[in-house]
Amino acid sequence: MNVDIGNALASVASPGVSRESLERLNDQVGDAHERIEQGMADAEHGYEALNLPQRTDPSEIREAVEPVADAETLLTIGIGGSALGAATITDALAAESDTEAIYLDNVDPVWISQHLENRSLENTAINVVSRSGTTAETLANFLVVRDAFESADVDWTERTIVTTGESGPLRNLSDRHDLPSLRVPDGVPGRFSALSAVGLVAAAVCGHDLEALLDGAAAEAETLSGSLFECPAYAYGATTYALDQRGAGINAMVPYAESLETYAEWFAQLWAESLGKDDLGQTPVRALGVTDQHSQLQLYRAGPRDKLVTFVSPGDLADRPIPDTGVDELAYLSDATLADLLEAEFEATEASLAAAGRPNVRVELDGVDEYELGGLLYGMEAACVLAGELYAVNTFEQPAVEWAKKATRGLLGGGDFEEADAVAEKTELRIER
Ligand SMILES: O=P(O)(O)OC[C@H]1O[C@](O)(CO)[C@@H](O)[C@@H]1O
Repeated sequence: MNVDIGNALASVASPGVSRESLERLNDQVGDAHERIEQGMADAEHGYEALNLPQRTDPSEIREAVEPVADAETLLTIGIGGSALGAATITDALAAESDTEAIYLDNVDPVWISQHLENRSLENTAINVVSRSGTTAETLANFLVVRDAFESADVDWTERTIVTTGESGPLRNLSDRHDLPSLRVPDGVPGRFSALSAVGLVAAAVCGHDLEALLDGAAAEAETLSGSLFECPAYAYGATTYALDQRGAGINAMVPYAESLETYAEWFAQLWAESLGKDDLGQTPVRALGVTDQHSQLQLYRAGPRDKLVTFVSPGDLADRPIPDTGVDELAYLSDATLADLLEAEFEATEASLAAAGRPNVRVELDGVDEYELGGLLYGMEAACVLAGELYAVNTFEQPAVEWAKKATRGLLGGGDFEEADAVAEKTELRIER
Protein backbone atom coordinates (compact mmCIF):
# COMPACT_ATOMS: atom_id res chain seq x y z
CA MET A 1 0.00 0.00 0.00
CA ASN A 2 1.10 3.58 -0.59
CA VAL A 3 0.10 6.40 1.74
CA ASP A 4 -0.29 10.12 0.98
CA ILE A 5 -0.45 12.22 4.18
CA GLY A 6 -0.30 15.60 2.40
CA ASN A 7 -3.85 16.54 3.36
CA ALA A 8 -3.06 15.94 7.04
CA LEU A 9 -0.35 18.59 7.14
CA ALA A 10 -0.93 21.74 9.17
CA SER A 11 -0.51 23.78 5.98
CA VAL A 12 -3.74 22.15 4.71
CA ALA A 13 -5.84 21.11 7.69
CA SER A 14 -6.84 21.97 11.22
CA PRO A 15 -6.23 19.89 13.17
CA GLY A 16 -3.10 19.16 11.16
CA VAL A 17 0.47 18.12 11.83
CA SER A 18 3.43 20.17 10.65
CA ARG A 19 6.31 18.62 8.75
CA GLU A 20 8.57 19.76 11.60
CA SER A 21 6.39 17.94 14.15
CA LEU A 22 6.54 14.78 12.05
CA GLU A 23 10.34 15.10 11.90
CA ARG A 24 10.41 15.31 15.72
CA LEU A 25 7.95 12.43 16.06
CA ASN A 26 10.15 10.39 13.72
CA ASP A 27 12.69 9.93 16.52
CA GLN A 28 9.98 8.14 18.54
CA VAL A 29 9.07 6.13 15.44
CA GLY A 30 12.68 4.96 15.21
CA ASP A 31 12.68 3.88 18.84
CA ALA A 32 9.31 2.17 18.40
CA HIS A 33 10.56 0.32 15.34
CA GLU A 34 13.48 -1.05 17.34
CA ARG A 35 11.01 -2.28 19.98
CA ILE A 36 8.84 -3.84 17.27
CA GLU A 37 11.81 -5.51 15.60
CA GLN A 38 12.93 -6.97 18.92
CA GLY A 39 9.41 -8.18 19.67
CA MET A 40 9.27 -9.88 16.28
CA ALA A 41 12.71 -11.43 16.74
CA ASP A 42 11.70 -12.79 20.15
CA ALA A 43 8.27 -13.95 18.86
CA GLU A 44 6.75 -11.93 21.70
CA HIS A 45 2.99 -12.00 22.24
CA GLY A 46 1.38 -9.65 19.75
CA TYR A 47 4.54 -8.72 17.85
CA GLU A 48 4.50 -12.34 16.60
CA ALA A 49 1.58 -11.31 14.36
CA LEU A 50 4.03 -9.34 12.21
CA ASN A 51 5.92 -12.60 11.55
CA LEU A 52 2.89 -14.33 10.03
CA PRO A 53 3.95 -13.92 6.37
CA GLN A 54 6.88 -16.20 7.18
CA ARG A 55 5.15 -18.40 9.77
CA THR A 56 1.89 -19.31 7.97
CA ASP A 57 1.97 -22.52 5.89
CA PRO A 58 -0.54 -22.28 3.02
CA SER A 59 -0.11 -25.94 2.06
CA GLU A 60 -1.12 -27.04 5.57
CA ILE A 61 -4.28 -24.93 5.25
CA ARG A 62 -5.14 -26.25 1.79
CA GLU A 63 -4.65 -29.83 3.02
CA ALA A 64 -7.01 -29.26 5.95
CA VAL A 65 -9.78 -27.87 3.75
CA GLU A 66 -9.48 -30.59 1.08
CA PRO A 67 -12.55 -32.54 2.37
CA VAL A 68 -14.77 -29.50 1.80
CA ALA A 69 -13.01 -27.88 -1.15
CA ASP A 70 -16.15 -28.50 -3.23
CA ALA A 71 -18.47 -26.57 -0.88
CA GLU A 72 -21.04 -24.35 -2.56
CA THR A 73 -21.54 -22.48 0.72
CA LEU A 74 -19.10 -21.91 3.56
CA LEU A 75 -20.55 -21.07 6.97
CA THR A 76 -17.80 -19.51 9.09
CA ILE A 77 -18.76 -19.51 12.76
CA GLY A 78 -16.63 -17.11 14.78
CA ILE A 79 -16.71 -13.54 16.04
CA GLY A 80 -14.41 -10.51 16.21
CA GLY A 81 -10.96 -11.35 14.90
CA SER A 82 -12.04 -14.96 14.39
CA ALA A 83 -14.44 -13.84 11.66
CA LEU A 84 -13.55 -10.35 10.42
CA GLY A 85 -10.17 -11.16 8.87
CA ALA A 86 -11.57 -14.06 6.90
CA ALA A 87 -14.63 -12.03 5.91
CA THR A 88 -12.45 -9.14 4.78
CA ILE A 89 -10.57 -11.45 2.43
CA THR A 90 -13.49 -13.43 0.98
CA ASP A 91 -15.75 -10.38 0.68
CA ALA A 92 -13.00 -8.42 -1.08
CA LEU A 93 -12.39 -11.28 -3.52
CA ALA A 94 -15.94 -12.63 -3.79
CA ALA A 95 -16.14 -11.86 -7.52
CA GLU A 96 -13.36 -14.41 -8.08
CA SER A 97 -15.06 -17.31 -6.23
CA ASP A 98 -18.02 -19.64 -6.86
CA THR A 99 -18.35 -20.35 -3.14
CA GLU A 100 -20.82 -18.33 -1.08
CA ALA A 101 -19.00 -17.28 2.09
CA ILE A 102 -21.31 -16.50 5.01
CA TYR A 103 -20.16 -15.33 8.45
CA LEU A 104 -22.26 -16.18 11.48
CA ASP A 105 -20.82 -13.61 13.91
CA ASN A 106 -23.96 -12.63 15.75
CA VAL A 107 -26.61 -14.55 17.73
CA ASP A 108 -29.67 -12.84 16.31
CA PRO A 109 -32.02 -15.86 16.03
CA VAL A 110 -33.97 -14.47 13.06
CA TRP A 111 -30.77 -13.86 11.11
CA ILE A 112 -29.27 -17.27 11.99
CA SER A 113 -32.49 -19.03 10.96
CA GLN A 114 -32.54 -17.16 7.66
CA HIS A 115 -29.06 -18.52 6.90
CA LEU A 116 -29.96 -22.10 7.82
CA GLU A 117 -33.35 -22.48 6.19
CA ASN A 118 -33.84 -23.10 2.45
CA ARG A 119 -30.22 -24.16 2.11
CA SER A 120 -28.74 -27.42 0.88
CA LEU A 121 -26.56 -28.40 3.82
CA GLU A 122 -25.10 -31.31 1.83
CA ASN A 123 -23.07 -28.74 -0.11
CA THR A 124 -22.33 -26.54 2.88
CA ALA A 125 -19.10 -26.55 4.89
CA ILE A 126 -18.68 -25.39 8.48
CA ASN A 127 -15.58 -23.39 9.42
CA VAL A 128 -15.66 -22.89 13.18
CA VAL A 129 -12.97 -20.56 14.51
CA SER A 130 -12.16 -19.55 18.06
CA ARG A 131 -8.77 -18.99 19.70
CA SER A 132 -10.12 -19.61 23.21
CA GLY A 133 -12.70 -22.17 22.15
CA THR A 134 -14.98 -20.77 24.86
CA THR A 135 -16.60 -17.76 23.17
CA ALA A 136 -20.31 -18.01 23.96
CA GLU A 137 -21.58 -16.72 20.61
CA THR A 138 -19.37 -19.06 18.61
CA LEU A 139 -20.22 -22.12 20.69
CA ALA A 140 -23.95 -21.32 20.66
CA ASN A 141 -23.99 -20.83 16.90
CA PHE A 142 -21.97 -23.99 16.32
CA LEU A 143 -24.42 -26.04 18.41
CA VAL A 144 -27.36 -24.55 16.45
CA VAL A 145 -25.69 -25.21 13.09
CA ARG A 146 -24.68 -28.75 14.09
CA ASP A 147 -28.27 -29.44 15.14
CA ALA A 148 -29.51 -28.18 11.76
CA PHE A 149 -27.13 -30.58 10.00
CA GLU A 150 -28.28 -33.49 12.19
CA SER A 151 -31.94 -32.61 11.58
CA ALA A 152 -31.22 -32.69 7.84
CA ASP A 153 -29.41 -36.03 8.20
CA VAL A 154 -26.18 -34.48 6.94
CA ASP A 155 -23.04 -35.73 8.67
CA TRP A 156 -21.58 -32.51 10.05
CA THR A 157 -18.31 -34.25 10.94
CA GLU A 158 -17.69 -34.69 7.20
CA ARG A 159 -18.26 -30.97 6.58
CA THR A 160 -16.51 -29.25 9.49
CA ILE A 161 -13.07 -27.68 9.90
CA VAL A 162 -11.94 -26.38 13.28
CA THR A 163 -9.39 -23.62 13.92
CA THR A 164 -8.75 -23.13 17.61
CA GLY A 165 -6.10 -23.00 20.33
CA GLU A 166 -4.15 -25.85 21.88
CA SER A 167 -6.90 -26.68 24.38
CA GLY A 168 -10.52 -25.89 25.20
CA PRO A 169 -13.99 -27.19 24.21
CA LEU A 170 -13.44 -26.79 20.46
CA ARG A 171 -10.10 -28.58 20.57
CA ASN A 172 -11.77 -31.41 22.55
CA LEU A 173 -14.61 -31.58 20.00
CA SER A 174 -12.13 -31.71 17.15
CA ASP A 175 -10.16 -34.50 18.82
CA ARG A 176 -13.29 -36.45 19.76
CA HIS A 177 -14.61 -36.46 16.20
CA ASP A 178 -11.20 -36.48 14.47
CA LEU A 179 -12.09 -33.31 12.57
CA PRO A 180 -9.65 -31.51 10.25
CA SER A 181 -8.20 -28.87 12.52
CA LEU A 182 -5.66 -26.06 12.50
CA ARG A 183 -4.06 -24.12 15.32
CA VAL A 184 -4.59 -20.47 16.05
CA PRO A 185 -0.93 -19.46 16.21
CA ASP A 186 0.43 -18.67 19.68
CA GLY A 187 1.14 -15.01 20.38
CA VAL A 188 -1.27 -13.65 17.75
CA PRO A 189 -4.35 -11.79 19.07
CA GLY A 190 -7.52 -12.43 17.04
CA ARG A 191 -7.64 -8.98 15.44
CA PHE A 192 -4.09 -9.55 14.13
CA SER A 193 -4.70 -13.10 12.86
CA ALA A 194 -6.11 -12.54 9.35
CA LEU A 195 -2.85 -13.78 7.76
CA SER A 196 -2.95 -17.06 9.70
CA ALA A 197 -5.26 -20.07 9.41
CA VAL A 198 -7.86 -17.93 11.23
CA GLY A 199 -8.25 -15.75 8.14
CA LEU A 200 -7.01 -18.09 5.43
CA VAL A 201 -9.11 -21.25 5.84
CA ALA A 202 -12.13 -19.46 4.37
CA ALA A 203 -9.96 -18.01 1.61
CA ALA A 204 -8.69 -21.52 0.78
CA VAL A 205 -12.20 -23.01 0.62
CA CYS A 206 -13.18 -20.14 -1.69
CA GLY A 207 -10.23 -20.95 -3.95
CA HIS A 208 -8.22 -17.78 -3.41
CA ASP A 209 -4.43 -17.59 -3.81
CA LEU A 210 -3.01 -17.88 -0.30
CA GLU A 211 0.56 -17.46 -1.49
CA ALA A 212 -0.30 -14.14 -3.16
CA LEU A 213 -1.97 -12.90 0.06
CA LEU A 214 1.12 -13.82 2.06
CA ASP A 215 3.49 -12.44 -0.60
CA GLY A 216 1.71 -9.08 -0.45
CA ALA A 217 2.01 -9.10 3.32
CA ALA A 218 5.68 -10.08 3.14
CA ALA A 219 6.38 -7.23 0.73
CA GLU A 220 4.73 -4.81 3.17
CA ALA A 221 6.85 -6.28 6.00
CA GLU A 222 9.94 -5.45 3.96
CA THR A 223 9.02 -1.73 4.10
CA LEU A 224 9.16 -1.56 7.92
CA SER A 225 12.03 0.79 8.75
CA GLY A 226 13.09 3.25 11.41
CA SER A 227 11.58 6.22 9.56
CA LEU A 228 7.94 7.10 8.91
CA PHE A 229 9.11 8.86 5.74
CA GLU A 230 10.26 5.51 4.30
CA CYS A 231 7.46 3.22 5.54
CA PRO A 232 3.82 3.68 4.48
CA ALA A 233 2.50 1.71 7.46
CA TYR A 234 4.45 3.77 9.97
CA ALA A 235 3.54 6.99 8.13
CA TYR A 236 -0.11 6.08 8.62
CA GLY A 237 0.26 5.00 12.24
CA ALA A 238 2.31 8.05 13.21
CA THR A 239 0.03 10.51 11.39
CA THR A 240 -3.15 9.12 12.97
CA TYR A 241 -1.49 9.30 16.39
CA ALA A 242 -0.28 12.88 15.82
CA LEU A 243 -3.71 13.99 14.63
CA ASP A 244 -5.41 12.34 17.60
CA GLN A 245 -3.01 14.23 19.86
CA ARG A 246 -4.19 17.41 18.12
CA GLY A 247 -7.91 16.70 18.53
CA ALA A 248 -8.83 14.28 15.72
CA GLY A 249 -10.17 11.65 18.08
CA ILE A 250 -12.24 9.98 15.36
CA ASN A 251 -10.89 8.13 12.31
CA ALA A 252 -13.44 7.44 9.56
CA MET A 253 -12.22 4.59 7.36
CA VAL A 254 -13.70 5.14 3.89
CA PRO A 255 -12.74 2.56 1.25
CA TYR A 256 -13.91 3.47 -2.26
CA ALA A 257 -14.84 -0.07 -3.25
CA GLU A 258 -17.91 -2.06 -2.22
CA SER A 259 -15.66 -5.10 -1.93
CA LEU A 260 -13.73 -3.38 0.88
CA GLU A 261 -16.72 -2.56 3.09
CA THR A 262 -15.93 -5.47 5.42
CA TYR A 263 -12.29 -4.35 5.54
CA ALA A 264 -13.50 -1.15 7.27
CA GLU A 265 -15.27 -3.32 9.85
CA TRP A 266 -12.06 -5.33 10.38
CA PHE A 267 -10.10 -2.07 10.75
CA ALA A 268 -12.59 -0.86 13.37
CA GLN A 269 -11.88 -3.85 15.62
CA LEU A 270 -8.13 -3.63 15.04
CA TRP A 271 -8.03 0.09 15.94
CA ALA A 272 -10.58 0.11 18.77
CA GLU A 273 -9.53 -3.08 20.58
CA SER A 274 -5.79 -2.31 20.26
CA LEU A 275 -5.68 1.40 21.11
CA GLY A 276 -8.77 1.97 23.30
CA LYS A 277 -7.07 1.81 26.70
CA ASP A 278 -6.21 4.05 29.68
CA ASP A 279 -8.74 6.66 28.46
CA LEU A 280 -6.80 6.86 25.18
CA GLY A 281 -7.47 5.73 21.60
CA GLN A 282 -8.96 7.05 18.38
CA THR A 283 -12.55 6.03 17.55
CA PRO A 284 -12.79 4.18 14.21
CA VAL A 285 -15.89 4.79 12.09
CA ARG A 286 -16.85 2.23 9.43
CA ALA A 287 -17.84 4.07 6.27
CA LEU A 288 -17.95 3.47 2.50
CA GLY A 289 -17.30 5.56 -0.60
CA VAL A 290 -19.11 6.79 -2.66
CA THR A 291 -22.17 5.92 -0.57
CA ASP A 292 -21.32 7.95 2.52
CA GLN A 293 -20.88 11.11 0.46
CA HIS A 294 -24.66 11.09 0.67
CA SER A 295 -24.74 10.22 4.34
CA GLN A 296 -21.82 11.29 6.54
CA LEU A 297 -19.85 13.75 4.38
CA GLN A 298 -21.85 16.76 5.66
CA LEU A 299 -20.60 16.01 9.19
CA TYR A 300 -17.04 15.28 8.06
CA ARG A 301 -16.82 18.61 6.17
CA ALA A 302 -18.83 20.94 8.40
CA GLY A 303 -19.13 19.25 11.79
CA PRO A 304 -16.71 19.35 14.72
CA ARG A 305 -12.99 19.43 13.90
CA ASP A 306 -12.51 16.11 15.71
CA LYS A 307 -12.09 13.72 12.75
CA LEU A 308 -9.51 12.27 10.39
CA VAL A 309 -10.92 10.72 7.21
CA THR A 310 -8.89 7.84 5.79
CA PHE A 311 -9.64 7.15 2.14
CA VAL A 312 -8.69 3.83 0.56
CA SER A 313 -8.35 4.24 -3.18
CA PRO A 314 -8.67 0.77 -4.75
CA GLY A 315 -6.85 1.52 -8.02
CA ASP A 316 -8.03 -0.24 -11.17
CA LEU A 317 -11.40 -1.98 -10.96
CA ALA A 318 -13.23 -4.08 -13.56
CA ASP A 319 -15.15 -1.32 -15.31
CA ARG A 320 -18.57 -0.83 -16.86
CA PRO A 321 -19.67 1.86 -19.33
CA ILE A 322 -22.54 4.23 -18.59
CA PRO A 323 -24.97 3.98 -21.52
CA ASP A 324 -25.65 7.06 -23.66
CA THR A 325 -28.73 8.98 -22.58
CA GLY A 326 -29.33 11.29 -25.52
CA VAL A 327 -29.98 13.99 -22.92
CA ASP A 328 -27.49 16.86 -23.30
CA GLU A 329 -27.59 17.67 -19.60
CA LEU A 330 -26.45 14.13 -18.78
CA ALA A 331 -23.87 13.81 -21.56
CA TYR A 332 -21.06 14.10 -18.97
CA LEU A 333 -22.21 10.74 -17.58
CA SER A 334 -22.42 8.95 -20.91
CA ASP A 335 -18.87 10.01 -21.78
CA ALA A 336 -17.67 8.31 -18.58
CA THR A 337 -17.61 4.80 -17.16
CA LEU A 338 -18.68 3.81 -13.63
CA ALA A 339 -15.04 3.59 -12.56
CA ASP A 340 -14.45 7.08 -13.98
CA LEU A 341 -17.38 8.33 -11.90
CA LEU A 342 -16.17 6.55 -8.74
CA GLU A 343 -12.64 7.91 -9.16
CA ALA A 344 -13.88 11.44 -9.84
CA GLU A 345 -16.12 11.31 -6.78
CA PHE A 346 -13.28 10.08 -4.60
CA GLU A 347 -10.92 12.83 -5.78
CA ALA A 348 -13.67 15.45 -5.45
CA THR A 349 -14.52 14.37 -1.91
CA GLU A 350 -10.87 14.25 -0.88
CA ALA A 351 -10.40 17.79 -2.25
CA SER A 352 -13.68 18.90 -0.65
CA LEU A 353 -12.33 18.03 2.80
CA ALA A 354 -8.96 19.66 2.10
CA ALA A 355 -10.72 22.83 0.90
CA ALA A 356 -12.55 22.93 4.23
CA GLY A 357 -9.30 22.34 6.13
CA ARG A 358 -10.42 18.86 7.30
CA PRO A 359 -7.53 16.36 7.67
CA ASN A 360 -7.59 13.31 5.44
CA VAL A 361 -5.13 10.62 4.40
CA ARG A 362 -5.10 8.57 1.20
CA VAL A 363 -4.18 4.88 1.23
CA GLU A 364 -3.59 3.68 -2.34
CA LEU A 365 -3.87 0.13 -3.69
CA ASP A 366 -3.01 -1.17 -7.16
CA GLY A 367 -6.33 -2.98 -7.45
CA VAL A 368 -8.20 -5.31 -5.07
CA ASP A 369 -6.48 -8.67 -5.46
CA GLU A 370 -4.81 -11.12 -3.06
CA TYR A 371 -1.41 -9.41 -3.19
CA GLU A 372 -2.75 -5.91 -2.55
CA LEU A 373 -5.12 -7.17 0.13
CA GLY A 374 -2.30 -8.96 1.95
CA GLY A 375 -0.31 -5.73 1.89
CA LEU A 376 -3.25 -3.67 3.18
CA LEU A 377 -3.98 -6.07 6.06
CA TYR A 378 -0.32 -6.27 7.07
CA GLY A 379 0.21 -2.55 6.61
CA MET A 380 -2.68 -1.59 8.85
CA GLU A 381 -1.61 -4.14 11.47
CA ALA A 382 1.91 -2.65 11.48
CA ALA A 383 0.45 0.87 11.61
CA CYS A 384 -1.62 -0.17 14.62
CA VAL A 385 1.36 -1.74 16.41
CA LEU A 386 3.36 1.46 15.86
CA ALA A 387 0.49 3.63 17.09
CA GLY A 388 0.25 1.42 20.17
CA GLU A 389 3.94 2.03 20.88
CA LEU A 390 3.45 5.80 20.50
CA TYR A 391 0.36 5.77 22.79
CA ALA A 392 2.33 3.52 25.18
CA VAL A 393 -0.68 1.26 25.68
CA ASN A 394 -0.85 -2.55 25.82
CA THR A 395 -1.80 -3.00 22.18
CA PHE A 396 -2.34 -6.73 22.33
CA GLU A 397 -4.72 -7.24 25.27
CA GLN A 398 -8.43 -6.36 25.58
CA PRO A 399 -9.36 -6.62 29.28
CA ALA A 400 -12.33 -4.23 28.97
CA VAL A 401 -14.37 -6.81 27.05
CA GLU A 402 -14.42 -9.28 29.93
CA TRP A 403 -16.90 -7.45 32.21
CA ALA A 404 -19.85 -7.92 29.85
CA LYS A 405 -18.89 -11.56 29.23
CA LYS A 406 -19.04 -12.28 32.98
CA ALA A 407 -22.33 -10.39 33.31
CA THR A 408 -23.77 -12.42 30.45
CA ARG A 409 -22.78 -15.73 32.01
CA GLY A 410 -24.20 -14.64 35.35
CA LEU A 411 -27.49 -13.56 33.80
CA LEU A 412 -27.77 -16.99 32.16
CA GLY A 413 -26.99 -18.87 35.36
CA GLY A 414 -23.43 -19.72 34.33
CA GLY A 415 -21.96 -18.76 37.68
CA ASP A 416 -22.01 -16.09 40.37
CA PHE A 417 -20.68 -12.85 38.92
CA GLU A 418 -20.98 -9.47 40.60
CA GLU A 419 -21.17 -8.04 37.10
CA ALA A 420 -24.52 -9.75 36.66
CA ASP A 421 -25.73 -8.29 39.96
CA ALA A 422 -24.81 -4.83 38.69
CA VAL A 423 -27.14 -5.31 35.70
CA ALA A 424 -30.10 -5.45 38.06
CA GLU A 425 -29.04 -2.18 39.65
CA LYS A 426 -29.44 -0.16 36.46
CA THR A 427 -30.43 3.48 37.00
CA GLU A 428 -33.70 4.01 35.16
CA LEU A 429 -35.45 7.07 33.85
CA ARG A 430 -38.01 5.61 31.48
CA ILE A 431 -40.04 7.66 29.03
CA GLU A 432 -42.70 5.35 27.72
CA ARG A 433 -44.89 5.70 24.66
O1 LIG B 1 -11.22 -16.29 18.95
P1 LIG B 1 -12.05 -16.19 20.22
O2 LIG B 1 -11.31 -16.66 21.44
O3 LIG B 1 -13.38 -16.85 20.05
O4 LIG B 1 -12.30 -14.61 20.47
C1 LIG B 1 -13.08 -13.90 19.53
C2 LIG B 1 -12.92 -12.42 19.77
O5 LIG B 1 -13.33 -12.06 21.11
C3 LIG B 1 -12.37 -11.15 21.66
O6 LIG B 1 -11.54 -11.89 22.52
C4 LIG B 1 -13.05 -10.03 22.41
O7 LIG B 1 -14.01 -10.57 23.27
C5 LIG B 1 -11.59 -10.64 20.48
O8 LIG B 1 -10.34 -10.10 20.84
C6 LIG B 1 -11.49 -11.88 19.65
O9 LIG B 1 -11.13 -11.60 18.31
